[in-house]
Amino acid sequence: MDTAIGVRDLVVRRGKRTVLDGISCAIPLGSVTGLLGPSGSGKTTLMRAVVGVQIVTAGTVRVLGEPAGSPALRRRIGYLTQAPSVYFDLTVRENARYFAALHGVPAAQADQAVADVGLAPAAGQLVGTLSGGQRSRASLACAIVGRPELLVLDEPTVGQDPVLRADLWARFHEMAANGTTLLVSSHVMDEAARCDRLLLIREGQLIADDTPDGVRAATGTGDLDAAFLQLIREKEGTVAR
Ligand SMILES: Nc1ncnc2c1ncn2[C@@H]1O[C@H](COP(=O)(O)OP(=O)(O)OP(=O)(O)O)[C@@H](O)[C@H]1O
Repeated sequence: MDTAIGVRDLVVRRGKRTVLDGISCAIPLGSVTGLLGPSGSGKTTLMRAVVGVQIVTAGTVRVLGEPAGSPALRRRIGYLTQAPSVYFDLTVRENARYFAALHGVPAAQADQAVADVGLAPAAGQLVGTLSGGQRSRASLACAIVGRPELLVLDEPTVGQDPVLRADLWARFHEMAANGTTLLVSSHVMDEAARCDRLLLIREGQLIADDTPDGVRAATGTGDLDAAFLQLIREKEGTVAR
């Protein structure tokens, strides 16, 4: 397996809490990997460590063959944070074109990114006047505009309707088919089923690292919701196997 992200024995403390407690995993190149877990389990913190903006207490994170946070990685990674990181006083198109200019790519690529997230009809609208879900997609357009090798997306489909969510997931798989590696966090189990691989994190520890089929088979259930519940209970020691 060619590895895009290699995490070994990662420990992160934030404030007085150990937020990641010895995580090790390897994410294959060109895959869509879902990062799932309850609120506060450490998903965003793990993504921050991958992107290189998180101080780590122990362990290593290597991304595309470099230590996470290396300046050489900046243009190779796209990161969508939960809070939209776009200029509210610019239109969608202007935002995307601004980020395109930063990446040194043509304006046409910016317009394509806007279309890819389903915002072509609102391209001329100020971001400040968009709905929350539209703003999040404007932010996504800016994250993908440079066609990075690795996309780290923190809950990219929150606030989107089912049709848009399906469209976005189709786009993610198209990008993966073209060689992009995607790490996508979500709370939604039907999205977990769309991933090539799943990482399930709970209280800073990895409790599953497998394909959706592998997770189902390991827990003897056909339903990922039930599978995750079972894994969590096993971890808590409330289910005898
Ligand atoms: N700046 C901070 N200082 C101290 N603790 C923090 C800080 N940021 C996050 N935490 C704590 O770290 C833990 C993990 O947070 P994180 O944002 O990684 O979780 P998450 O799984 O992404 O949650 P959600 O699904 O709600 O976004 C939480 O307990 C949170 O309270």
